[in-house]
Amino acid sequence: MQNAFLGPVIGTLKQYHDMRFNKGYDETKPLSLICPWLTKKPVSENTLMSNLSTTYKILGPGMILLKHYISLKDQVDIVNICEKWGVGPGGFYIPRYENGEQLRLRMMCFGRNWDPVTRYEKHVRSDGSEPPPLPSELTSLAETTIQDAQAHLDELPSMHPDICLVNFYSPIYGRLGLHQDSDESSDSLQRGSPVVSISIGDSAEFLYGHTSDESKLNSVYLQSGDVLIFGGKSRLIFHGVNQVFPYTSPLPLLQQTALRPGRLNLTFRQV
Ligand SMILES: O=C(O)CCC(=O)C(=O)O
Ligand SMILES: [Fe+2]
Repeated sequence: MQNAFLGPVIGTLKQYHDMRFNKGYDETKPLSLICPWLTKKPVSENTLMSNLSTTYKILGPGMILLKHYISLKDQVDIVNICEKWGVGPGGFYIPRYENGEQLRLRMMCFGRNWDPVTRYEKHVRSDGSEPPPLPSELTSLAETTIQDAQAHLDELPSMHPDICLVNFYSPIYGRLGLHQDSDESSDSLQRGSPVVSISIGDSAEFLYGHTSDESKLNSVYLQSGDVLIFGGKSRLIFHGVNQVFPYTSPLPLLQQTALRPGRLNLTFRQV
């Protein structure tokens, strides 16, 4: 089943990522999203504007997948915003669960602080840093996305995000176990205020369902530029990232950003 999703391993992408082996591997900013061994290449405006056509699929009540929704230009801007804030105070770190085990991703928050142990309780992280403000470009993008989704799914409630969680998964190792996003206020959860999830970079297999029984879950393939929204009756679905597929990022995105191998995911919520 898992291999059904494995896209073709495109030689150019592999070559692009494997360049580090020729250049030497100096990791001075290990949590940066950018490959220190790559230089950005200009990509023509035409390429950045030539988007795949957007389609949508309703996955359940209050749950919709907008395929190829985020333009390449916006994907580039998002990578640059996350990199700008991600390498400073309040930027990317590897969070731990209560039992001390590390999550298999790096994370940062915009707007408010959330972590797997203190949830939304602490505004300041244990390293003393505070999350950077939620950039208005990101807020507008999330709100517009919901409006567009509401045109197909009228039971989808509105949402004005006050937090954006950013995860970065390395290919092969990166994953996120099955969970519910249930730390937001009871008011937000009861309203079914949607979670808006944007995927950028490598593709992933996302599992979801109304049960924690892994054998009964559905799975969907999330690609760079896809947006998954779950609100209304699907707000409390169990979900997780089963695997990230290497060499599946769009090449112009890599050339324009020097994004390292892996998958960036942004989830917007209203606490
Ligand atoms: O990476 C994803 O697609 C999901 C992220 C997620 O579920 C979360 O951050 O709560
Ligand atoms: Fe989640």
